[in-house]
Amino acid sequence: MTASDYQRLAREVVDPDVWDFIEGGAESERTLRANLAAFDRFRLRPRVLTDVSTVDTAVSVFGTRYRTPVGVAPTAYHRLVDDEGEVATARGAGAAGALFVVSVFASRTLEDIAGAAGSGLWLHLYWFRRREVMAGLVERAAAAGFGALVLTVDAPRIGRRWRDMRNGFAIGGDVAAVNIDAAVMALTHHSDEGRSAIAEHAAESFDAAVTWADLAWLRQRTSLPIVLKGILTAEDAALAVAHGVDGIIVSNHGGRQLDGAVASLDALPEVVDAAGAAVPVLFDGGVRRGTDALTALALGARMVLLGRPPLWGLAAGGADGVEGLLRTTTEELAHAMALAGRPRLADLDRSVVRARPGDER
Ligand SMILES: Cc1cc2nc3c(=O)[nH]c(=O)nc-3n(C[C@H](O)[C@H](O)[C@H](O)COP(=O)(O)O)c2cc1C
Ligand SMILES: CC(C)CC(=O)C(=O)O
Repeated sequence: MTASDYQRLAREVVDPDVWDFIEGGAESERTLRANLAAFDRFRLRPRVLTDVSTVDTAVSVFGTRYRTPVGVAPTAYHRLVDDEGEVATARGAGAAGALFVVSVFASRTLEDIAGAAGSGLWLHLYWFRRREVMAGLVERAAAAGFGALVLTVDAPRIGRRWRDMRNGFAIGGDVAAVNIDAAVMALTHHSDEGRSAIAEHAAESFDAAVTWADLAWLRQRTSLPIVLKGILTAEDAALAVAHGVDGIIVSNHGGRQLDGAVASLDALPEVVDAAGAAVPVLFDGGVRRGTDALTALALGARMVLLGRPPLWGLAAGGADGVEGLLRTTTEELAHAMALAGRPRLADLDRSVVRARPGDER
């Protein structure tokens, strides 16, 4: 019935180290908790007598129409929780009419995922030291019909995720980031207590020297829209627009990077104000129910993406679980829109929300 039901079912079937990898955040997980708590500091202002006999959740981004503004954020290695991995996620997202942002660390090939997709796919990238790896992925994404590139910019290093470090977390079994040269990925399989293998791998392979000026390199290589993921400030939103990016995702990586970073929802208004109408602003971090989605959309997000919940759906029920999770969240959103007296996404603006009494700033 709810995302928390999928979470409970998933926990029963997922290996404990993998569960910690999915659920965990950086260090003391302050930002992870803040992402969830932020929604509770807003209250909704319902309007009445507005004809809500039809509620429409359809939305267009970069010329593609989606049946729902609730999409799937990029998350690595879906085969850790389901044999079919991202192919099942693509089928589930397609059945729900939702955007699926595929992680560069997907455990199925881009071509297999594209073959299973029934709705739009975007490809997420990290900035690798080996630019030929990036160039190759950009070309393959375009050839496979991906609709945009999402460059994640909040991870020059991987956050200190204590759970993964204590577990000596490594990518096990036959799960692998199959879209990247196996030699580049070898470190991710090496388990060592006190260290996270994925963090060690990132330290080796991510380029921490990239700056705004380097975006031109990517721009030259693709005509696909470029979206920056991991923007939390008005300053960076303005720089993103000035550097010609096509979209922004407000995100703190689900509390997995800088512990103590601002809750994603609290960063949304200033980013929307700075980006103006120039580019679509998407949002992720802590969305667990339709009313959360409504709040973020009211604060200016064009779409909201879910990170952990689709993995719960996938673990609990494969493609059907992903579809069920996305449909449930979308139905909850439609329900909330009706009860709030705003039956179209275009009706959602800041008048829908107010600070919870006592929390006014
Ligand atoms: C298991 C897991 C793997 C993730 N992998 C990636 C990734 O490969 N690239 C990326 O940009 N973000 C990654 N993220 C972050 C998500 O895209 C997203 O920002 C975050 O999970 C949103 O918060 P939520 O989980 O509260 O919905 C990952 C998150 C999780 C939980
Ligand atoms: C393999 C990881 C680097 C993927 C990621 O971004 C994450 O776990 O948050």
